[in-house]
Amino acid sequence: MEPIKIKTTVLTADALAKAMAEMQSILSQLTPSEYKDALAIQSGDDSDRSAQNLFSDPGGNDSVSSDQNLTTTTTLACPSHPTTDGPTTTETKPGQNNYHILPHPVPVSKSEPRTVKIGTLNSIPIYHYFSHAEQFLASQEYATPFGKRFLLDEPDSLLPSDDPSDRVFHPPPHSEEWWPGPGNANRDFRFKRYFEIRKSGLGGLGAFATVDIEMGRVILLERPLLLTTHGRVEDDVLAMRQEGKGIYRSLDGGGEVGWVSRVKDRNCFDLGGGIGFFGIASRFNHACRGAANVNYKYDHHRQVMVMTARRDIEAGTELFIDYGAGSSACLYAMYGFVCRCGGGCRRLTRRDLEAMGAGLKELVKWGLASEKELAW
Ligand SMILES: C[S@@+](CC[C@H](N)C(=O)[O-])C[C@H]1O[C@@H](n2cnc3c(N)ncnc32)[C@H](O)[C@@H]1O
Repeated sequence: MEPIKIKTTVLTADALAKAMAEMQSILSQLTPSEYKDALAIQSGDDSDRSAQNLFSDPGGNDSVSSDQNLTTTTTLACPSHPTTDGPTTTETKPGQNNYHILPHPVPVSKSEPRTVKIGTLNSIPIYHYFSHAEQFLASQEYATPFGKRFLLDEPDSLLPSDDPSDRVFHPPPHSEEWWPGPGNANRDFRFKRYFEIRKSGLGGLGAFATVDIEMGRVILLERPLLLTTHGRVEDDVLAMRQEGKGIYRSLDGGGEVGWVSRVKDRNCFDLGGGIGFFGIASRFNHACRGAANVNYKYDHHRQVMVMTARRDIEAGTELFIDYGAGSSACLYAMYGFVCRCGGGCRRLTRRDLEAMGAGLKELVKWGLASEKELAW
């Protein structure tokens, strides 16, 4: 097979970015079964791969990368395998980009089971590479009485989906029976295979490994309780069904007033283009500067939060994610708490907090002023 030449004058960064964006948008519209169709020729052993092999590179090297890419990977131009159709190079003039998107992904060859052709840009084929993570997710997705779920060994949001047809099969379970949280900590939820939610030394609850977990292991797949935007959150929470609202509210430690925004401030995940709330993922505390031992990534296509072990973790260890604020001052400014993770961040001082407008009550709360001062 002749190597394929790509004219760099044609594939400007802009053209490439535009093509990628368009292809990603097409891919995001594929249903899971279309994904599965595209993978139909995959050789059987891949489907049995364990979670620690998810994040391999396109060359089949199963090392786990630190940024654990769960999204689709689109490759422009030809990898080193034959294609089944058409010319692969063309003379085109810059500025005259011609996209052609195939109605369905076409598997490239049996020897490259994870690569499909999804279209062309100026007659140059554009390929999509399915990572192990995608294959794993596709193979774990099942239609259940609770809607499309991930119900093998992996934990899942225990809520029924908002699809009205689900309720034909099952009345929604009562939240207190089904949900981990204060007052229900001893129930043996499925996620106890890897972790449990219990009291943390940081105050409130946290997630703790119940077994030794190896790096790369998927420890949580969870559908969101609610997907919304900053502007709509109040209306959307109030419009939730009773049990969903109960779980949302259980994320708050406070009183009758202001719980919608308190939960939002403490627990919302920025999913890019919107925010999401999760009953289990929201119980993970934060650690700074690489001290986090769990990675998280939202898979937009399947609408599922995926958490993976960032390193080998011993049973009993608290599981931490990095909330991504960058510093303890930003954490305070964004989420309103003083970080005590012990992961190398600078502990905020009274002066820091005063500079950020904290009142005496707030200083007392963080142990930076005494009750006696407050009495004055
Ligand atoms: C998303 S919740 C995490 C679960 C929470 N601990 C609970 O009981 O539900 C975020 C809240 O947990 C607490 N938290 C998380 N990480 C922390 C840290 N590193 N230091 C101190 N408090 C932390 C803060 O109160 C923060 O507002």
